[in-house]
Amino acid sequence: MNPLMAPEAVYVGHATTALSVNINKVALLRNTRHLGIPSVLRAAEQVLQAGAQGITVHPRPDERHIRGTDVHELAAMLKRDWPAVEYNIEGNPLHNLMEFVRMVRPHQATFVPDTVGQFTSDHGWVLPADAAVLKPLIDECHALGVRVSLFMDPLPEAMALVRELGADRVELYTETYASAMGTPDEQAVRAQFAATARAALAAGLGVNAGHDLNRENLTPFLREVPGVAEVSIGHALIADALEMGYAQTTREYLRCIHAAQGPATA
Ligand SMILES: CC(=O)[C@@H](O)[C@H](O)COP(=O)(O)O
Ligand SMILES: NCC(=O)COP(=O)(O)O
Repeated sequence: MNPLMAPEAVYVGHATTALSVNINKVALLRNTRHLGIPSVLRAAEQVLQAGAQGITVHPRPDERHIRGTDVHELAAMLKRDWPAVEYNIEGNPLHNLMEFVRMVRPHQATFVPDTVGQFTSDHGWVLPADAAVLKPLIDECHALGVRVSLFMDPLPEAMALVRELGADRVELYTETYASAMGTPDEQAVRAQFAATARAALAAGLGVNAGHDLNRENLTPFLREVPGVAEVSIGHALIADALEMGYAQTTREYLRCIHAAQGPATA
């Protein structure tokens, strides 16, 4: 069986939170010349060799960073050399995401309600308003053997609606948490994410998280927010890798994840 077609079956689960590295920003730098460097395939290989458990891409319709060719080349490389690694493709299923899902059949498709040309993702789906358009696309992903995660704001009351739609996971949009770090709101915002994760788990959903997570905010987030199966991290991780290299940076983020399981230090 094509391992990319069996979402939960071949995914090597981890007792701890899995790190999926988003390599958009490697492609962004590559696209400023016609030389093919830095290589997104080489970036993926190096973070995986250092212990990352997944690769995330968010191919935007304008191809400002990840291009369609990258999506397919990564799929071929992961299938050939890293069959147990999770491939997560993010995007708007009403724009270009479904064409990739149909051809590549990644382990996971993360539906994100971005507009075409959007600067970066900045909000989750609105339920029940978006339910009617999402339902057939979720069903199609399932028929293709692809797990579906919905990008959502931290709203506990929305989690049961996500489950009713048939999605498998939510990805909690963490920018509001990242920007609250170090402010008087930090604890309350983190508590809101924890309450949302508890509601998601109670509804039978898996919980992912991402956007602006970094080495400072990751450990306190995972310490307090229960049951996070996966974090997808790109911008800060690739920025760190410019200074420390892919391997050391990946190990640092894995250390932040593991630190969340140990006792808190002052
Ligand atoms: C859904 C999400 O939060 C990320 O995929 C983020 O939007 C990355 O996209 P950019 O790298 O284009 O900012
Ligand atoms: N799903 C979030 C993601 O893939 C990376 O977001 P960011 O770390 O680039 O903000």
